Amino acid sequence: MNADALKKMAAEAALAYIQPGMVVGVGTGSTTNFFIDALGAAKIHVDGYVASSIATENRLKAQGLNVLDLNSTGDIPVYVDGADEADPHFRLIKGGGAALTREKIVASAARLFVCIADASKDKPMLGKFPLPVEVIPFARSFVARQLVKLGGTPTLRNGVTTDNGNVIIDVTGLDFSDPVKMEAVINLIPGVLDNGIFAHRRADVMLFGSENGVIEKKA
Ligand SMILES: O=C[C@H](O)[C@H](O)[C@H](O)COP(=O)(O)O
Repeated sequence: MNADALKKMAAEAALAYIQPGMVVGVGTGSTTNFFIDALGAAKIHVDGYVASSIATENRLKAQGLNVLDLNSTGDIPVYVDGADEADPHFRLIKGGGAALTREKIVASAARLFVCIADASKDKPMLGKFPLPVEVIPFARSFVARQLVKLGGTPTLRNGVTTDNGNVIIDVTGLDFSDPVKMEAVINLIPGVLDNGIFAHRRADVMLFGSENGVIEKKA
């Protein structure tokens, strides 16, 4: 099976977590797109959806699904989103699609975070995937120098502006032995809006699409 088939398998399995009357948070990316398409076909009578990006909002609307403002929903029962990497403790790297900040907000507002991915994202340790960091443009060079001091090699993601009007710096070479600490340390650099480590708010459920079917893991 190709990666898309595995992503679709994981995305469709997440429908089991969606009940009528819920508000559902929806992530961003190619795996989440399969989830949105499955939602459109399933026609579950939820109260509405909170989108983690403009792209997701547009795709939900194209499926005729009701998009709500996070400011009007309060906490939400469930959030479904993909990941670039997941470790055995359900900590994640996200932001390959530059949506990490809004994703972390919606994930943090959710009581349950269901992460959907193909099994290639299941890693013994985070850190092979370059870590996305969302940075206010004014602070780009300063933040890059601080990331070097932390042991990283920063690269500006060319031609990308986030939904919040910021830039993305991708960082390789960081020490991921303590992702909780690294998430906090990077976020203390002035000019950093957020980074793609999801360790303080990690996933609660992992659904991996694999050649042997969906592998479900619960924290
Ligand atoms: O910013 C993008 C998100 O964090 C995505 O959830 C992540 O990059 C995974 O994307 P995909 O499902 O396309 O592999």
